[in-house]
Amino acid sequence: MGKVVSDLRARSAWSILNDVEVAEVSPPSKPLDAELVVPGSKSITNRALVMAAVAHGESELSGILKSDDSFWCIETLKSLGIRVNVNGDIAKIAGCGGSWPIEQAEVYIGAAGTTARFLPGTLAAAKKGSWIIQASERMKERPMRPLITALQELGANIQYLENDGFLPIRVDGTGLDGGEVSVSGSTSSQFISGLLIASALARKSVTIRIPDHIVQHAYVRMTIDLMEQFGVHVEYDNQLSVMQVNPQAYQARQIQLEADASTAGYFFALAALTNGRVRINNLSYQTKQPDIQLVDIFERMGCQVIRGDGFIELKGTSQLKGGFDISMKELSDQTLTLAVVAPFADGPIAIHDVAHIRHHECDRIAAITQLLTQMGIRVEEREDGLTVYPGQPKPAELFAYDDHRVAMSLACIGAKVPGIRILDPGCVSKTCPQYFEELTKLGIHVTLKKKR
Ligand SMILES: O=C(O)C1=C[C@@H](OP(=O)(O)O)[C@@H](O)[C@H](O)C1
Ligand SMILES: C=C(OP(=O)(O)O)C(=O)O
Repeated sequence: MGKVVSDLRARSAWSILNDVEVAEVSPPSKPLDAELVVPGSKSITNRALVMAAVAHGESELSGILKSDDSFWCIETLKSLGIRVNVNGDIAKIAGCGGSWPIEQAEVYIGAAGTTARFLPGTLAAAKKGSWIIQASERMKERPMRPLITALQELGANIQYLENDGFLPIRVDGTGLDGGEVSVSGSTSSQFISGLLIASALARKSVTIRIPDHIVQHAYVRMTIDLMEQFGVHVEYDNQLSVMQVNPQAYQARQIQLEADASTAGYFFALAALTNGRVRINNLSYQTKQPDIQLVDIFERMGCQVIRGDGFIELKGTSQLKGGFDISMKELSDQTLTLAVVAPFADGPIAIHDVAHIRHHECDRIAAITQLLTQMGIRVEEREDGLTVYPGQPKPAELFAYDDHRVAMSLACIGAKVPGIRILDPGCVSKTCPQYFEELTKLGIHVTLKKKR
């Protein structure tokens, strides 16, 4: 992995800790015993924003996530002429029906993989306009080619402006013809979601074939679900190996968005680690978000889980059980959460099938291997994952790699080990700007030291 420098331009007006150099996290005085609500789902927020933007009529989305990813998505839509009004966590979006009001613009999407993969097809599908999509330094290194090639095969007019296969790109709105495309799902499920969203806007029916496997199927199902909510029907087989979308219009809707199961994962980890209790009062086990399955893993490790009606509660245990191999392919955003809990288990935990997370906000396999090793934990890194051995992490000063999930995971170790110092903790704002405030409310000791 090349040297990572935090890209502060990608932080937004909804980011709050950018003047903080280091967050020191230390264990609570007593085990956690808390009930809380978590903010809206990033994945659902950005899907709903994009679909509402191309819909006919005014949509109202309640419970949106307010973080960098959604901020830049909203700013992008505004730069394209979409009226978006945000009041608290409610967003009203005046949809353009697929004809973007501002026909020439350069937009900046920040570091969001969702916007990067969901927007280009909706622009290419427009009958006129020419737009440039700019992104954060890291997003410019994350793969785009499978999506762009598939869109080009459907008739899209898209050019790479710097490096082939990567953002920034220019998209000319000349419409999508439709037809049949094959796209790999092995690097990112977001390519398929982006294709699906755009397919409804094509002139003719689109058939999408997946020749290999999809990492994180659930996100494609989530896309299909939300398209259905906006009135667009998708045909698909059980394995999601063939999907078909006929030309259809998105219709404005009023939607209550779900809370973010990925964010909830850190709070479950905190309960698991401190032998405490955490109840999330605005999430249900029935969600389609795959990261909810982290509670199943913690249950297997000896925690108790209550899957309630509209809530989920997790109680820790005095000794977490390890000694297993696990595929995290379908909930890979929680790889880091499991990796930071693993040292406290009674046997090694081998995580498999997550090679694709090397293309996320940082090379997450390399990053967590480096960080756990720095804390004195034995880790074996493999191309598709890592094995973490039991051990007592040593206090350390740790760089979060400008990755919200690295920072949030490292803080979980701080709930067990005094003096975990996280450099540039502000990166949590990609999905959870209030994360450290929430930790304080739970009784975890957090000291923020400002930059000089
Ligand atoms: O579609 C989505 O909302 C997401 C899909 C997943 O990405 P990949 O399929 O690229 O791994 C996931 O990791 C990301 O946090 C959100
Ligand atoms: C991979 C992630 O984000 P993105 O939506 O940018 O792909 C993530 O949130 O862990």
